[in-house]
Amino acid sequence: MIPIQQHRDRILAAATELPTERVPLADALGLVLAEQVVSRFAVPLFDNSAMDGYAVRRADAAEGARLRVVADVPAGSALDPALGAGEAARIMTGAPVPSDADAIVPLEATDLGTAISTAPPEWIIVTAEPKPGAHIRHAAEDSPAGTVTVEAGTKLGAWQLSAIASAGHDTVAVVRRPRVAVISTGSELVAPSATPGRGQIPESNSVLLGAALRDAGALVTHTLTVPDDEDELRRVLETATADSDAVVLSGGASVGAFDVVKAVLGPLASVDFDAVAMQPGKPQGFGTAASGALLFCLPGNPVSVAVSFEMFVRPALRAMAGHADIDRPLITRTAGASWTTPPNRTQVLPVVFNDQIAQPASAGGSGSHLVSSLADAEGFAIVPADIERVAEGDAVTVMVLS
Ligand SMILES: Nc1nc2c(c(=O)[nH]1)N[C@H]1C(S)=C(S)[C@@H](COP(=O)(O)OP(=O)(O)OC[C@H]3O[C@@H](n4cnc5c(N)ncnc54)[C@H](O)[C@@H]3O)O[C@H]1N2
Ligand code: MOO
Repeated sequence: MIPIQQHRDRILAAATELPTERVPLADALGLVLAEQVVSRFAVPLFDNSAMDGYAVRRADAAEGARLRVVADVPAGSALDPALGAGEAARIMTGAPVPSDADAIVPLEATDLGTAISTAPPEWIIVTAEPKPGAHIRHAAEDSPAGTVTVEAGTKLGAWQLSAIASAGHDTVAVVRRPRVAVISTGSELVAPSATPGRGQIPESNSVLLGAALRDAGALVTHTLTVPDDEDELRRVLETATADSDAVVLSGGASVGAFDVVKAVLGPLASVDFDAVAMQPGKPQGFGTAASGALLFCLPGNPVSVAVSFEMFVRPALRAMAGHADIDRPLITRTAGASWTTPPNRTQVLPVVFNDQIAQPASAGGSGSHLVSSLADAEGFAIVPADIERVAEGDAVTVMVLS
């Protein structure tokens, strides 16, 4: 058996960052920015009103002053009306402040209040004198043109994307989203909606992997299920590797008579199969196809797939997508129950936890077939290989999965 770290190091050495591409902002969520974004514009772009009200010459706008309304400036208007002594322009939030005005009197600070009509009134009386510059949002007060809006290497979320749009860009250069194919192997697998005959089970690994891949920011290129037939697997692999950066296979990785993945890929010099010292998820294969696509060969048991994905596949895909943080957060909790662990293998156990304790998600404990326990799990307890039993009250490390 090889340690988890050895298998992970081998994978991460091969998981090199993907090339960059330019994409519309709508397609960039979650991707890593590949170049500095510099704003084309000042933010705000021009002096504009922060309130619905009246643009005034402050010297004329003492409390009780009666001002003649000579213009109307809605948002989006290019008007710059001249304001003479005792004159005001009605103005809406976001509209450009007339060059002659130096303060905004909000609707509430006039005799007419907020009872607004389509046409501006002829006269208003100021009921509260504005301070100098009141309610004017000045050009460039957030950032001048030419400012770095978002640094290269940043993961793009909703806030970064909106800042980039405000800076005048509708596309961004990003590290390409990994393209990943999923292949489930096993002659026992039928569609979840089918009525399984004797020996058959619903196929669930591709559902788990497809969702986990999308959640990790990957694009799923193919979702294929093949029986335990070597020729068919070879054909499917050709399709899957042709246009993918990685292929994640499940099942057939062990020593059984019909373990097709090992039979087809095992002989290749570019793929290694090993027993990794973890439970579940012991039989693992990893390597590269002739196309350069990474090949992850995971054991078929559903909990093994979930664990293998988190320990090996997800970190690799995050590295390929240019993320600096490739791992899930780890926290420490107190064991809320006692449980046994396998000898000489790191245990990765689905758990539920709160702010104090963690305990197994399944009453059945640690079995790689306990797929229903995954529905409740909030994390994986990671128990080192040299610990034989976790006693209630022990400190445990938990990988947080949400
Ligand atoms: N003689 C030995 N037998 C086994 C060993 C061993 O060391 N010696 N290791 C065991 C361990 S540990 C694991 S894990 C499994 C891994 O086996 P495979 O990777 O070959 O997986 P399969 O046999 O194909 O499937 C295992 C299990 O999972 C079910 N399965 C498979 N695919 C799916 C799917 N897409 N959806 C739902 N369920 C799936 C499958 O029906 C089996 O029950 O080997 C042990 N054996
Ligand atoms: O490694 Mo297997 O995944 O223990 O069940």
